[in-house]
Amino acid sequence: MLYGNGENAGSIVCNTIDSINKEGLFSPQVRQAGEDLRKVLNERYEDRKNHPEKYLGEDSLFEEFFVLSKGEADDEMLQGLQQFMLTLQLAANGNQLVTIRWLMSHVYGDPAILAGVRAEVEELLAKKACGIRDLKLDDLLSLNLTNACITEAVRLHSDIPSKLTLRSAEIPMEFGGYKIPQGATIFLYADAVHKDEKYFPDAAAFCPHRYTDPKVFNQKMMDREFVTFGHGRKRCTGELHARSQISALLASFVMRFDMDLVTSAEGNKIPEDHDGPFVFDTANTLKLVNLRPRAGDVSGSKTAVPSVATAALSGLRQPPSASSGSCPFSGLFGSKS
Ligand code: HEM
Repeated sequence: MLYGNGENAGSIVCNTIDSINKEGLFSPQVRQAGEDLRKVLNERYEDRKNHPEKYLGEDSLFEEFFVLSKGEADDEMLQGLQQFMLTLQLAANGNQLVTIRWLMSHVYGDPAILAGVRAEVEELLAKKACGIRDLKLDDLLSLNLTNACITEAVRLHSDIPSKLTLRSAEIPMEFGGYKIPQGATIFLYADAVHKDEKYFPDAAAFCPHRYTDPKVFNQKMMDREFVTFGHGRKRCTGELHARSQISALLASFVMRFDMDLVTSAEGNKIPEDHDGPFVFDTANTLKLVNLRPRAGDVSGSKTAVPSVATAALSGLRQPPSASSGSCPFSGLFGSKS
């Protein structure tokens, strides 16, 4: 595994490129989905040309494209649209669904983290005197622990940002003593920093407290110690969308339900992520079973904060000890996963 100083990064990158060369970047299913999408988009474009009245005033990305291209898009432009739509689908589904599965497993797999998230949501709902559905974007983003859990799930497990971010050098460059010729493909291997012990002590541990202080979160992001949603010009345009949806989903579940985590690993541990070529199905080794109403939740929403939750939340308000070199909350948060 890569946990260390990134010394394996070179071989991982080479393995990934080998695998892409042999298998192609995408699985046959993704390629088929791309082809299907292309067919549908082309048919819809033709239909817009033949029956513009059907779409008049439609507030959609497709209509915007149709108007901008004046109904005269050539094959290359249509291919661009198809690729953009496919990227959007992959970004939204590939990243978001995988993140949700890991996130829910980590949260439900650790009673102290679950208690902390519950306490945080309960505190916010009590403060706003409202239900989850009434929460606004800013409210959801103010759930520090919940959002830290999202960041941590992406840092440890996401496929696209961590394992496959490519760029093409538009001009010849020099970086760190290496000459990069124009046109070279550059692999930005985010896992090399995301799994580096220097920046993430006990890097394999799911430790959301790393980011619960917004100042620390922002500094680490500015220093590019994590690039979970990318950085700069190509940064994820869907981050706030993703964070608000995922926070609302997690908040709704933790307030209402208990579940049990079942994994395929010994001791029912959450398996460490894999290095190298991306495989979309690693999250499939995790299952949440025995969905049932939350214990002690009579009303289904507002309950007294359980004592373990209070402890977890007050622990979160204390600055993590920087000295130990390992997750300072590992005791409070229970078993590491
Ligand atoms: C947990 C969920 C998500 C994660 C971890 C994530 C991560 C990322 C990352 C790291 C990038 C930058 C890739 C690069 O530098 O090449 C990116 C780009 C992008 N993301 Fe997300 N994303 C998520 C959800 C979403 C959602 C829900 C949407 C849309 C609704 C979305 C739309 C996009 C788009 C359109 C880009 C390309 C931006 C560009 O090329 O300028 N993402 N995402």
